Amino acid sequence: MSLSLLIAGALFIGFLTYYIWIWSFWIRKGVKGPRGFPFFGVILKFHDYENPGLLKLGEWTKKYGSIYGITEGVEKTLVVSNPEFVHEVFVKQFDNFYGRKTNPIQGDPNKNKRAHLVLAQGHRWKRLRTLASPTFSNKSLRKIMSTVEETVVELMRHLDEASAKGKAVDLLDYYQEFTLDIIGRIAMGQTESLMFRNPMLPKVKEIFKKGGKMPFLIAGVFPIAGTLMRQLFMKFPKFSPAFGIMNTMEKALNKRLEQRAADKKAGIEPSGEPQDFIDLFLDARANVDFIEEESTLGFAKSEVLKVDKHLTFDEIIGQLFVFLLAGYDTTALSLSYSSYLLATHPEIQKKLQEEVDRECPDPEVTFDQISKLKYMECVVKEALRMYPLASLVHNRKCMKKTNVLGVEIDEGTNVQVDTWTLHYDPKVWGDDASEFKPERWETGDELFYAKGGYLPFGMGPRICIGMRLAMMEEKLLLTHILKKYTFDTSTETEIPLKLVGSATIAPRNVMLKLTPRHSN
Ligand code: HEM
Repeated sequence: MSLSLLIAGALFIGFLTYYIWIWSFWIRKGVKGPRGFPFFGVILKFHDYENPGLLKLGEWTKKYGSIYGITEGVEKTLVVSNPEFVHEVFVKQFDNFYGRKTNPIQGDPNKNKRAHLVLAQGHRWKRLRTLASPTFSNKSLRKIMSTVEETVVELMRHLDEASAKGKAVDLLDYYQEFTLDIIGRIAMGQTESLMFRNPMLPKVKEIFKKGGKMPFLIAGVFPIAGTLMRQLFMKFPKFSPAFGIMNTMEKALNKRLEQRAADKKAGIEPSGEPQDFIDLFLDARANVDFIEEESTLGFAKSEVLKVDKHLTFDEIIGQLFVFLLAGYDTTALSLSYSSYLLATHPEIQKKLQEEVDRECPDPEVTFDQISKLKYMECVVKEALRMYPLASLVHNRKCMKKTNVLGVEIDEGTNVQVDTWTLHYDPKVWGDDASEFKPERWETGDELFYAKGGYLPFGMGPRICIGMRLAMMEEKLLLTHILKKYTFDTSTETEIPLKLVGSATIAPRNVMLKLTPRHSN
């Protein structure tokens, strides 16, 4: 036998052993759970668009209990649906769980120059979060409100046209146009509405649809292939919708820099007020292209006392990209679920319309008025309990070996919450957990739910940064719609909704009729 054959044989055996070692991780630990197949574990289940894997977790929870182990390609994950456990990981032991589960195609969180808030960890995350937080403060939201209002008016024009035909429309389509338009205007320097003619929409949709997940699947099983694909997509962004969008962001950023340079040359003073997120981030621009030392520092609370307030050029691109993705799909889905639940619960819709009529009697709706819509807040919260659409990101990576409520967790292991089970757990919510009951939020028991039992926006220091913006968009749009129309089901409405998806859980469609209200 030649030497090269021997080497090839040894490499092959090493390769097999590595994958079987990972796949058998939980078997060796004596932790039960579905095993799937060597190499893959159960990863294929998470890429079945028609039968979302995140819902599959619930079936496994019924079989294996509130803590069990799975492998997904080379990742080892503990799936949990016990509220105390979730609270311990997301809040109390944040210092041990400050990273998220990542995929090699996203690059190394410590080395990727375009690391964004969702991907970054440790010091880099802290810096990015500190810089981005003021953007979502109440003061900033008040400023953004007029742009959101303009976008609402534009969407209402389209909805009026659609409702005049008297037919059911797929509201999901309308809400996606709406949320993309808002994020384009407040974050990317888009100066006018691009509703129903936005060239970005097909690209963004593709990321959340079936095709967009294939590179993630391959990279999840073979990390080296992920790194290679990443390099390829960076060179040829047109082959990947995500990298294509990043390329668009880079162009927008360069355009703004050119405009700033031209203004300076012409002696035009900057207005002082950032026009959008691009301006805001450029004002905090670092004079280096990578802040190297962060990746090697520890992340205990005591070590993060001083946070640098700068962003590199590539990091700005990363942030714009993630705001676009995180802000568009989630908010449109949340609006869709709320509308569907209102249409199928007319008595709740009537109560909400009464609140809207009482608190917002004028054609124009103000920031202070929407803050008073308490019942609407209950409706949206309850819809998000029943449809925790972003549960894929309800995970943390263990960064330092630790013990959580008696369970030993090794560094590198992920903890994924089975949120769909948790949000319907009768022990947390009572025997009426499967009912749409916004009133449950009126009782002041929220603190109890907050202790690990309710996490549509996540929990702890990494809770969704755009939560209040999303709430504002939703409340403003629903107010305008409900002042004028009533959501009604039609023969085309899928009841119950058929749920699909992989990155987020989406209804296949939300076909509803908008019936004009007689009182208006
Ligand atoms: C209803 C709408 C939304 C839902 C349900 C949602 C849900 C989530 C969830 C579950 C997380 C993970 C939190 C965790 O790990 O604890 C998250 C993180 C994040 N969201 Fe949202 N989100 C929404 C809207 C938005 C909007 C409008 C934006 C921005 C424009 C946004 C930007 C982000 C970012 C940047 C993160 C990462 C935060 C970090 O790691 O520090 N989200 N979101």
